[in-house]
Amino acid sequence: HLNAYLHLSNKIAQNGHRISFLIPTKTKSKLETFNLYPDLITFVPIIVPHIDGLPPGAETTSDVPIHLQPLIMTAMDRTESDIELLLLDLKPDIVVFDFAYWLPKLARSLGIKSVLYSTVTPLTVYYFTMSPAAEGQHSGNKFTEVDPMQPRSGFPVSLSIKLHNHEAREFAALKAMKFGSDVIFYDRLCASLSQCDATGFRTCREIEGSYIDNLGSHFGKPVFLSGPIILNPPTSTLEEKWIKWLGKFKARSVIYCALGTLKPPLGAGSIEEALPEGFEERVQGRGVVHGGWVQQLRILEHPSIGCFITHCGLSSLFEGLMNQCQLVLLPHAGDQFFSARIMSNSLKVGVEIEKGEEDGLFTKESVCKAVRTVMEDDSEVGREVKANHAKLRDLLSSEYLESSYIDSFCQNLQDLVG
Ligand SMILES: C[C@@H]1O[C@H](OP(=O)(O)OP(=O)(O)OC[C@H]2O[C@@H](n3ccc(=O)[nH]c3=O)[C@H](O)[C@@H]2O)[C@H](O)[C@H](O)[C@H]1O
Repeated sequence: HLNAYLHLSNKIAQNGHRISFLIPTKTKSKLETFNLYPDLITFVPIIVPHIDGLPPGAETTSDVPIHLQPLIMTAMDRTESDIELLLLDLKPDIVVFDFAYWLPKLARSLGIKSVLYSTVTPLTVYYFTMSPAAEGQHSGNKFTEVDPMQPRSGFPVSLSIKLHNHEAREFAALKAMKFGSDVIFYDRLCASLSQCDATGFRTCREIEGSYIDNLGSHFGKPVFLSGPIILNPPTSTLEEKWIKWLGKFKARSVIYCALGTLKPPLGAGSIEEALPEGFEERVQGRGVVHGGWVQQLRILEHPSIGCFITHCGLSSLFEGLMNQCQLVLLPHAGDQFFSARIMSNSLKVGVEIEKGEEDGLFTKESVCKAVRTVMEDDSEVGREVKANHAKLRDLLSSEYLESSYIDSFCQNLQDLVG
């Protein structure tokens, strides 16, 4: 979220606006290099209070394993009074936020507009905020195990966007999960949505399709699209060790698999610990596992990379779309399921790894099948995916597309303030 918000801030600053970027104190140093307009974007440090159960000094979800994320939300909620003092001092025209569900009410009390800017596909927010009543549930506010993932009548989402049973179950559980301060995820998001003045999304009509035009009436709020906001590769060149390793392979022959900023597998101190016995020896010279941070933007643009297996985090997806490598999709959670469906079923620019309908498990055979489908020359689907991907890449990389979305996003913000 912080990455996506800083990318947005850079684009808004490019249009001449001044931004105060509220960020936890220690996390500030991790993002400073991505601040392209330090004269317009000011990092404002926020002290995140300690909550029992959190490791000392934990500030963001990247500091904790996934099961402690709700405590990070609780800590964020405890900054409300500090944020109020800051808003009184900074006097912004607009506050852009996402999980701080108390913020729109606070902003309104200070005469400030608020925009809920989502870093996930709008389809996720649509399904996430479908109330049990809207889903035709007769059991009050309880989300059934498998939400009927049919869109509400009159909402033109093609049925190609459908969750598998295990995904719908997980999605229903996530909606009902207490996600900080004893507030369930569903209520947190609905409160933000109902009280903000407008919504914003990091996407474009060319990816989402025509349903996006119906969202405003569904949410009862204006919907501003910022475009995908794809980063230009950083000035740093690819590390020597990766240049050397990738240089051994012929063009478009290497498969790069990365699952975002996810953590090591539960129960393992590192990814290396979780590898099968003798795995690294078996792949010696042909494959490598790296548990740290890599320069993903630089790796994706390397000529040896022929295939990108991604968990479908929106940033990684957009980065994959901007490069020549074929896309194999392995969504893990929440919004990633919807993004994977849009890419595989609607846009047909990638192939999903088949998983068990009920248990969601996948096998090395299903990974291999998806990779062969996109990589083998005689694969009809591979050729179709490659052609669709190339068309979308050309569209997304047009200077006009990006500037038209961000210009209208900034204009919408200005009109909101009046
Ligand atoms: C909203 C939330 O975004 C999350 O995104 P996450 O951070 O997992 O992945 P990306 O969006 O690909 O973002 C990851 C970003 O880190 C970069 N990167 C990652 C690993 C590495 O070694 N090197 C890198 O440069 C990568 O290039 C991308 O820009 C989840 O989807 C979650 O489901 C969603 O709700």
